[in-house]
Amino acid sequence: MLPLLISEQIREGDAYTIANEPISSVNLMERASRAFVGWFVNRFPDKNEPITFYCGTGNNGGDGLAIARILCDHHYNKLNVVIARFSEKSSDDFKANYERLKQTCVTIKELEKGTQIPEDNSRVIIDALLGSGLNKPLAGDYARLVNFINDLDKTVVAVDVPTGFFSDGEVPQNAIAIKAGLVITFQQPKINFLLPESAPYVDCWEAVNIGISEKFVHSLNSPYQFVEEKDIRQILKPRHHFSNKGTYGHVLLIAGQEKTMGAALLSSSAAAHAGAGLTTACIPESGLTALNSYLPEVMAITRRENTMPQIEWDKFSTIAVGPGLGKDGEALALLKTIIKNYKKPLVIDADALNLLAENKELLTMLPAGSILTPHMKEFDRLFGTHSNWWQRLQTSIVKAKELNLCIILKNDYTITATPAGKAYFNSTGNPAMASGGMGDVLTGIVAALLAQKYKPADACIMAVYIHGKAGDELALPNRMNVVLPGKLITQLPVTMAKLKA
Ligand SMILES: NC(=O)C1=CN([C@@H]2O[C@H](COP(=O)(O)OP(=O)(O)OC[C@H]3O[C@@H](n4cnc5c(N)ncnc54)[C@H](OP(=O)(O)O)[C@@H]3O)[C@@H](O)[C@H]2O)[C@H](O)CC1
Ligand SMILES: [K+]
Repeated sequence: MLPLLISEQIREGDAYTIANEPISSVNLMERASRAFVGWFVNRFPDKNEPITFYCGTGNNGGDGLAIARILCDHHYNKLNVVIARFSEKSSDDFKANYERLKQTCVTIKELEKGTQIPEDNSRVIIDALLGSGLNKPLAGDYARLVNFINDLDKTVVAVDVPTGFFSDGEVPQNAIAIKAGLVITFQQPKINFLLPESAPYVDCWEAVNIGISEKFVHSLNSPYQFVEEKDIRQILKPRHHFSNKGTYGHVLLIAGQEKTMGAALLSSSAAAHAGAGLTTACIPESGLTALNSYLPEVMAITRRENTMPQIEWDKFSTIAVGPGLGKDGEALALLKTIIKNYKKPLVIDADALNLLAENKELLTMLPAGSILTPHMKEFDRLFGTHSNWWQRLQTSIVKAKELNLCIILKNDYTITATPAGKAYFNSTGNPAMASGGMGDVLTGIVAALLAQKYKPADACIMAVYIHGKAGDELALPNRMNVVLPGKLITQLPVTMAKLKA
């Protein structure tokens, strides 16, 4: 896992690396700037393209000056630097890089407080005004310059963080900040890049390694973690010779109503494709023909009106409840019966989450290690309204701990909060997956992995990753606009096999 740090810890990581590698601070800046350039030259190979750098006088600005010099060494020949002298202070590494840049043929302009901003005819803009040192919203000259740059409507590449955008903590609504087409960020994505508030400011980001001490970063034991493919490869177990369907557990999905049988079919199919040894669906009687024809692999327990279905609780390794279940009195009675009789972790999704939201006392009665899979609206119904995602992130951590549950908060970079107080950000998935029924598929995968004896937190992290990865494998190479849930399900065995290879 890649630990994600808040800005204060990023500064500590810098200081530790400088003192213990050891490396001088200006050489760390040089390393960061070279890492930036390494990525930049691949994306912007045209050396005749006019590029303007807007640099502040702190270390973000120092990076900007170093990057301009290094690009000049690479024979980029239309480089202009504008230094925003809005503060009396300038950092030592800014000063050192200013002296170095003066030795090159890069044009340097100084922009004083309150003066007119010069015309800009560049094609590409590098934003190195402010980075992770931002400590208040932009105002005055900074705000004026940032609005000017945004109005130019050019391709903007931000160094480390778009100027004015807070790397962590609550992002003020309608904040004035650079709208970057690309952010080349140092060492780790900043936590707020992974939350929806970043959408207007960060079109895409790339994290480049600048050699901050990994030992130190891990010692901070950050609650925020970024899940990468290597982490999933480590957890995923191979299927062995001489194993049989009993080895891989029995999933029971309690889902569907007459008009929402699709949800039951999708979640059951996903469970079977994600490797559950046996899958049973508890569905309304009217859905039996659909189940038998669509999924001959899946067994059925049928539900009749006003009758509680007969369930042999001990037979099932895990139970998932909710997709298409409805929220009527019968659904509530069924949910209560499940909670009363079943003592292993449950997976709770969709309508079952809304029933929990309306009957909050049930939340504290769920078996330890149970998994909730809310999207934003379901999350707020359960835990109260939130005005931003940073708050939601904090609540997910607090509630997962307090209730001894895992919470999968669905979004781009879906967050899994665990009872151990961690929040894992997923790194797979794409907008082609934004389609009805995708959540039902995820529920089926989570249940299948629980049945295969993965610990609840691992089952969540893996399921979310595999779900997104299957979507990426379908959508990205084929440039698909939409990936339908049924298609994604058939990709699951392929994706899982690749991850085990
Ligand atoms: N490990 C790394 O990631 C490395 C990062 N590097 C680069 O360093 C910056 C962070 O540099 P820093 O000097 O700490 O901060 P900034 O350049 O972002 O800001 C400079 C000063 O600006 C002031 N400030 C903050 N907010 C505002 C504002 N809204 N308006 C005006 N001025 C503001 C603040 O100073 P004060 O004294 O006024 O509080 C900032 O200190 C990081 O982003 C990377 O680009 C290193 O190069 C290598 C390692
Ligand atoms: K910046």
